[in-house]
Amino acid sequence: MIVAPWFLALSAGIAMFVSGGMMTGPAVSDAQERPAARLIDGKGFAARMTQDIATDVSAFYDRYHVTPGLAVVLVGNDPASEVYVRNKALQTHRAGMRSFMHMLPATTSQKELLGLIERLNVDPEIHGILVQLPLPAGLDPVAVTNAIIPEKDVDGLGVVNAGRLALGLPGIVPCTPLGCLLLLRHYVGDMRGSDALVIGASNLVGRPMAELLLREGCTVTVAHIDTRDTASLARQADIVVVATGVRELVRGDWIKPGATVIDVGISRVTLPNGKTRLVGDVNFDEAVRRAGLITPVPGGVGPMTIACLLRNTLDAARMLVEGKARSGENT
Ligand SMILES: Nc1nc(=O)c2c([nH]1)NC[C@@H]1CN(c3ccc(C(=O)N[C@@H](CCC(=O)O)C(=O)O)cc3)C=[N+]21
Repeated sequence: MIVAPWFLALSAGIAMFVSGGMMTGPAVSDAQERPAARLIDGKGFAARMTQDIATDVSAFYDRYHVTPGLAVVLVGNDPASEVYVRNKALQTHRAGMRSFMHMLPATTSQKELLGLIERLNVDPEIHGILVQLPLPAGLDPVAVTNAIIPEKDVDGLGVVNAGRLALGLPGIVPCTPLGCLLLLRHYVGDMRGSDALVIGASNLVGRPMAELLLREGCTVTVAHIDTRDTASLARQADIVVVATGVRELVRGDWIKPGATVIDVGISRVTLPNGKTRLVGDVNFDEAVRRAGLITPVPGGVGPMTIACLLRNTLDAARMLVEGKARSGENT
């Protein structure tokens, strides 16, 4: 009984190795093709989430006369980051929240940046603080991230919230892994006992994603830069979450037929005709023929990241304001 699935996985692996050994072209043979996967509509899901958040923001205002405020800090002028930051501001307003942008020059010192965070920490109009990563060289992302008080750490990247996640305690969960989790819960449902592979072990995505999948009852493997054979780990996985920043790293023949593929990567590539296109960490055209469910890029995880940031900001405002109200009652 234990032998059968092993044997099947092994023989499938050999078949793929043989077909992949033809030197050129995609390693997916016709015999293994399936109907194209169902698309996971992150964009639509995020839009519905943002509507729900707007309703909750309005009810929160009616009760406390407070509008949740998010401060976004961008240091330097990376054009891609500027696009994301502007997108965040737009969605924040769409949800009825206030957005406070702080665009600082790349020459900003650590001391100046920490000074700004100190002011945002005590500003009663600010309930969430996000410092866009990566920071320019010379600024310490660990020191900066941990300067944000845990109550306003809506990215969930500081030691308190990361520790809470690792211990299975309630806290603020990083936006991108949270967005992936909500999509998986909606499209897959019960994940208990599933084999999940997370490719990428960053503090921003891979590690917190692994914690969340473990909480869902998955058997979790984390592949990273030193992993010897990520492809064969992927071929066993029911759920693959890819967050490496290496465009189109994951090929079609890495995907177990019917598996769920979540692509966190987003890179802009220039085509021969001079136009640009967004691609993920998964070769979509290949993987869509093998997977059961797959996120597109764009329109998959990206919009969910922003929706979860808004959710985290509203939750932070609730904790700050309701916590304050409670302590007021006690004095
Ligand atoms: N502290 C921190 N927290 C972050 O969450 C964070 C960060 N730093 N640094 C940069 C990355 C990148 N990121 C994205 C957010 C939304 C889209 C997004 O909305 N993407 C759209 C398309 C965007 C486009 O057209 O360029 C989509 O995928 O459909 C993408 C990427 C958050 N990040």
